[in-house]
Amino acid sequence: MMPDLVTPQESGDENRLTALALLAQQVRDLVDAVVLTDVGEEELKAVTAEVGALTDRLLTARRPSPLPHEIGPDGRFRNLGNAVTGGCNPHALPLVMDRTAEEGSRAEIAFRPVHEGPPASVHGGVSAMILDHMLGDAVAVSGRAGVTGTLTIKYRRPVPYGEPLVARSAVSRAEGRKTWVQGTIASPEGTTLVEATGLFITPSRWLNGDGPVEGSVNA
Ligand SMILES: CCCCCCCC/C=C\CCCCCCCC(=O)SCCNC(=O)CCNC(=O)[C@H](O)C(C)(C)COP(=O)(O)OP(=O)(O)OC[C@H]1O[C@@H](n2cnc3c(N)ncnc32)[C@H](O)[C@@H]1OP(=O)(O)O
Repeated sequence: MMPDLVTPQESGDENRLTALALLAQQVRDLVDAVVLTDVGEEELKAVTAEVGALTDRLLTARRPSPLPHEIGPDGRFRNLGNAVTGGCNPHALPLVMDRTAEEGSRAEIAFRPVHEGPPASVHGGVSAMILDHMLGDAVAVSGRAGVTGTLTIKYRRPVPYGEPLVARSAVSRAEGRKTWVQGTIASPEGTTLVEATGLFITPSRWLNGDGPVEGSVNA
């Protein structure tokens, strides 16, 4: 059911990708600093000008789209541009997945102040995004492929940032093009903070190899 993980368009030189991942991490630090800074107006204006100049430098050579789904040099699937797991995407935490065919997917998470929604806790949409990805990953690990059809989230406790948490997901049932999957975000001691259930569907357009990105396992 899962399309072959053929590289449609390679990310390019590995040393350059390492440098890009370091830049992405630096930008995450910059974003955190923006959220927490308390410097004065003149300093804010000066920093804004410097950051604008850096943006211009990066855009002197621009890709048409983020880094692709591909098989890395270690033989493993990767998507360095992904919004949740992409090491080269500053928006990503990034989430690092630990996968087994038997137990599904697991990831250790540390949210940051940049993810704040209600005071001192993580935005519910951010938790939902993480769980959407966790559920989709478990679908892929089970050897199937799909996009989110429905995602139901139950927020049981506020999710803190700045503390280690654990996300898990596993397939509960599969039938035809449909895969039902569930997941949680919990404290390391096992207290469930957020629960998710989802229905993932293999798009009919993927069945004849006509996916949005040839060879990808997800949209
Ligand atoms: C150790 C092994 C290691 C393995 C390596 C692992 C690698 C891991 C890699 C990567 C993990 C990545 C994880 C990513 C996670 C992120 C996921 C997202 O965020 S996905 C973006 C958001 N979702 C969309 O954008 C969908 C948009 N919607 C669509 O594309 C279509 O509507 C779609 C595909 C959902 C359905 O379209 P149709 O044409 O294919 O299917 P039709 O024929 O309409 O429906 C088929 C059946 O499904 C039901 N259905 C359709 N849509 C439904 C819906 N939204 N909810 C419920 N049921 C729905 C229908 O009622 C029908 O059911 P009846 O067969 O009659 O029983």
